[in-house]
Amino acid sequence: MATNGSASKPKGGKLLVLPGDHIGPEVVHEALKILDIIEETTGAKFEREFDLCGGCSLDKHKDSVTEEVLKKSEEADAVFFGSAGGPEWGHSQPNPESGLLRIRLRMQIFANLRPCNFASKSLVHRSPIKEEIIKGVDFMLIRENCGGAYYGNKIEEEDYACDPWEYSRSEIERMARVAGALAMQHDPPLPVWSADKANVLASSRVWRRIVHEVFDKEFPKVTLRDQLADSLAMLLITKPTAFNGIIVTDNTFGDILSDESGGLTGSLGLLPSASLAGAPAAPGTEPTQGRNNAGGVRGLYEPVHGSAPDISGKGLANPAAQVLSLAMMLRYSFNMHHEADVVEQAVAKVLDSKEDGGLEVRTGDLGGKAGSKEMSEAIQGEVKRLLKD
Ligand SMILES: NC(=O)c1ccc[n+]([C@@H]2O[C@H](COP(=O)([O-])OP(=O)(O)OC[C@H]3O[C@@H](n4cnc5c(N)ncnc54)[C@H](O)[C@@H]3O)[C@@H](O)[C@H]2O)c1
Ligand SMILES: CC(C)[C@H](C(=O)O)[C@@H](O)C(=O)O
Ligand SMILES: [Mg+2]
Repeated sequence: MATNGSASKPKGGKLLVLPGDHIGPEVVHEALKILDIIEETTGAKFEREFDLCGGCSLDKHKDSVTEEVLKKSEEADAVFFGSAGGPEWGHSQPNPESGLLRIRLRMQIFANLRPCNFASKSLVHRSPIKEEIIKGVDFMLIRENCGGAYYGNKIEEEDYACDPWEYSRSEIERMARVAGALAMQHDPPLPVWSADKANVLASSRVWRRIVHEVFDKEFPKVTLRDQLADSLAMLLITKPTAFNGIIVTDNTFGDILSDESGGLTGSLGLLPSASLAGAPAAPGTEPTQGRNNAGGVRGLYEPVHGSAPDISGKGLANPAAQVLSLAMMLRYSFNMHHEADVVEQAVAKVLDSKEDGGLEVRTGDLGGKAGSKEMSEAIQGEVKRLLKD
């Protein structure tokens, strides 16, 4: 049986599954079939508990997440999340999305890793950006996930509202350390861009100063550059490959820039994310912060996209972002690097199947005619084949 680094300890661990609303349960259901295959093939065992967060929790418990679920999130090795929200619940508080924000805070999963690259070579043609500009784009956006304008003591009155945009030294230092540690996992180290609005926001000026302090002291070999977040939004469209490396930024800018990444690749249906309680450990090493009982980092894994109410219930959702989030979970929370690579290769293989002389199996967001189940089955087939090799 494969191991987590020690000969006697089997792989796997404790998983809390929160499918959420609309397409959330649809794509989570498909992604978990891949976990079944991994269990069958490798002997890993994932204890899965299902619960509610989002609109579904509001309907049953009149709250977007219960204290019991928050506790389970803290105790799990990883949380596998679908998506929360939908027009039927509106925005009066607590709205469905507040459940996710509360889980992120309670789990202290402060570093939200949102990679932007092409899951397959053939998708480059589908980007709205010209091929010669977008080809080869490959960056990891790290969004601060537990602070800034999304949290703090909000004031919401009939004619006045305030979202304090605050950052403290410790919140900034831990983000800089995740960016630095990830950069150092490459040889030569990846370049890092820190995106802020230091020309306007006080919180950005503190952010910029402290990020530099950490890099100067702890990561002197990493090239760190500052980039104003507004011009970064423009440059990601005109010169996206100039940012190949790591972009570290705060909660608000990271939220917006990561949806922009979905635009670069042509569909939000392809972008996964990992929200972690510490820097991911390099293969064969242990995490120094946020370690779970499985020897990886405690984390929550979810697609960048939302609940897509416009297509829910029709079997049309692209399952790839959820499946690729599963791959990130295997890698970061369970040290299953090989299996994570296999899942990513399987998605690429399916997306490229037409170019490789096979049938096209792509969902509508990618210009294809396949449903979620069909695309998921094709990915499952590839995972089985690759795990046998
Ligand atoms: N992590 C989360 O739970 C999360 C993230 C973002 C938005 N939301 C919530 O989701 C709801 C809908 O938000 P929105 O419409 O702004 O964004 P969205 O990401 O749900 O949808 C934007 C567009 O992308 C399409 N799309 C998204 N995922 C897709 C997939 N897997 N396959 C094919 N097409 C896909 C949708 O059909 C829609 O046209 C809102 O309530 C929002 O707050 C939740
Ligand atoms: C649904 C919402 C709370 C969430 C966020 O703003 O973080 C979403 O937009 C995301 O990008 O994960
Ligand atoms: Mg978002």
